[in-house]
Amino acid sequence: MSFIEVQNISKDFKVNKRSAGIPGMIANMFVPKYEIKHAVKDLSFTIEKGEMVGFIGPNGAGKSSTIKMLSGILCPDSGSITVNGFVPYKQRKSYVGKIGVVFGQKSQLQWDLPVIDSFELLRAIYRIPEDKYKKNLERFTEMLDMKSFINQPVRQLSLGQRMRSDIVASLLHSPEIVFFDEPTIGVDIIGKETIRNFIRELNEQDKVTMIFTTHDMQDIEQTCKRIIIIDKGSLMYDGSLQDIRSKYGTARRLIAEFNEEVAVAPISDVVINELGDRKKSFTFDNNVVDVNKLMHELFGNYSVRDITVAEPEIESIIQKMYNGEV
Ligand SMILES: Nc1ncnc2c1ncn2[C@@H]1O[C@H](COP(=O)(O)OP(=O)(O)OP(=O)(O)O)[C@@H](O)[C@H]1O
Repeated sequence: MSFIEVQNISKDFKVNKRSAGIPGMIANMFVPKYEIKHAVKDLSFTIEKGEMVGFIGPNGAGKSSTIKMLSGILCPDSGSITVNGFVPYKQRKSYVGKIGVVFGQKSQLQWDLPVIDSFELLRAIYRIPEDKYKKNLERFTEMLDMKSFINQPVRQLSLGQRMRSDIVASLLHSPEIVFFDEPTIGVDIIGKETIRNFIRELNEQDKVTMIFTTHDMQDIEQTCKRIIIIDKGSLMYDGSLQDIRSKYGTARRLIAEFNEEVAVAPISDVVINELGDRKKSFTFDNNVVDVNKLMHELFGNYSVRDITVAEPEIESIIQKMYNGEV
């Protein structure tokens, strides 16, 4: 049995469908009309202990609904979920101490209190033993460089500081599994790096199982080996990032730096772009152009100082998958 087992879960929402204008509003009061939104449809996957999985999909794909079912906030209409033997939506009380949840759009901290007071409150709620609390607090605040603002009220923090505080809040009780729902949303590039490094280290060092939902592919590339993509509530892809690259990412970009200014003669099936006086990029389809031959041609005919081959951009591959182009 896997650590997380999700079997054929579905979740519908009944949404009030109001006609426009005042007559529509009045008609709706007497004869309300509803439509059914299929947020999650027959979704199945398994995750092993200690895995770090990116859970992605376009807006409205059903990611948050799935995370809510995994964390026990929502109950699936059909299908089943077990996490380390627990049924999240049935055993909420005993389950909640095993998990950590970070919703980037929603803070669990007390707005008017200093960050440390919210942490103390969580210590009491989760009944965290004093030594464990102190150890975790010390370690996580150090890793996330939080000493300078831990005594400030949450409302005075920047978004990045608030997000770091929320992450620590979700980890103080040493959960076995953590759900991150857009933990880097709106955070600047340095803040994102700090959060990604922290998440990666925690997964590697403590073997905490993690599910990471985000729209930022850099988050995924820097933290996850495996991704699950869903669209319209259904599974679209489940596998490694590397497999996606090699299966669908046939576009390659080679960047060459020359020792002098050169005019490179056209090469068939290769798009050449200037990147400066002595730097050019060569874009081609990996299935059409042999990269070794191309390098041979460049080294043989020009004075090349340096060459790098860029990996296919995961972002553009995922975009194509969303658009149904691959
Ligand atoms: N409480 C709700 N009531 C009605 N409809 C809902 C509710 N929650 C989600 N939905 C609908 O279910 C679908 C899936 O929503 P969900 O929030 O799970 O998607 P998501 O993949 O997390 O999207 P995003 O990336 O935009 O956050 C959407 O069509 C959404 O409008």
